[in-house]
Amino acid sequence: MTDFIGKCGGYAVIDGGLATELERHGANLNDPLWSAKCLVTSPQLIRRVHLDYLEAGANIIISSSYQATLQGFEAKGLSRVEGEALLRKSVEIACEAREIYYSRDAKVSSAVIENRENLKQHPVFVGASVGSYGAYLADGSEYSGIYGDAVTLETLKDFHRRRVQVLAESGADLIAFETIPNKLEAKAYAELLQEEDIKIPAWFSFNSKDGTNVVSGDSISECASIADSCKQVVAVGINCTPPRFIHGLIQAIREVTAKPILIYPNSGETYDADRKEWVQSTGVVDEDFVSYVGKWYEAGASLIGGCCRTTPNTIRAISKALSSRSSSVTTLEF
Ligand code: MET
Ligand SMILES: [Zn+2]
Repeated sequence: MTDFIGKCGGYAVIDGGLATELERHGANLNDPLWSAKCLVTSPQLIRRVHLDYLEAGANIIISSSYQATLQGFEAKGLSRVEGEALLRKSVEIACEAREIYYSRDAKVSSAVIENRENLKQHPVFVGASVGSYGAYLADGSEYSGIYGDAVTLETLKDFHRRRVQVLAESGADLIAFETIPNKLEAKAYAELLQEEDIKIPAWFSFNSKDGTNVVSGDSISECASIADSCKQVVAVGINCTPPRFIHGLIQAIREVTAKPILIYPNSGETYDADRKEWVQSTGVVDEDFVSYVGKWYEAGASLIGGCCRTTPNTIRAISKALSSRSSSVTTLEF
């Protein structure tokens, strides 16, 4: 990951919200599979949204498998084989978007050499998303992190095992464990990566609703330490959390790990899990979001993007803010 970040110019831009962007384009995601529903109903729309994020400056695009689980597909009457094929498809769609992006780039540039340079400046990784067990429950419990005593470390490992194996062999560059709500699930992922000898790297991304702990109340330091001790984990951070909480969380994570820190906050709006909708007017507009970016970078985050309700415009603004920042730093150094 450090190498990739270096190739990107010292920081890498992560994409923005996928599910909420699919909705903005008219997809109805009111379904236990959420964005993964589009794997069946509108794969072209997923590809288009990935492409929009690449055009906006993203170096890392995250697949539509957040809520795609074999158990969820089975509940819809799909077989194990069909479910595994859909998991792979989520990564294939993202890889296709990357191909299209590169070929468009190649067309714009007539000189081959110049084009090679462009590609070097815009490396792209595809992350295979793994949402938490709470996301599969589709009852908002990835925002409470409370699974109850019946859910043990083994339950979580068994729940995630096959999906992680399939995604690890799907052609993705890394596994993006997203919106991890508690310590138990982080531990389950770390043990799975080791037990299954997963060959591609992973990142662990937690969510918080108070800026001190992850949503379950477990301390961010303990959660980030689990990520730090797992050798396959190449970056650790926070997603789907209001921007105002991010700075303190970066500082807490920095104290327990030297691994790259990733952050992709949501727009700051609140999600009403009962009504299954976002409460507008509680969030920050793109300009405000971007005013935070330099501070997050200075605090130690080197992978920065957006989560729910952020759009390609947010990512364009982040990308611009970071590039003007690094060019002004370069000027100062000269
Ligand atoms: C609830 S967080 C969702 C993360 C996922 N990568 C998405 O943007 O759809
Ligand atoms: Zn989100």
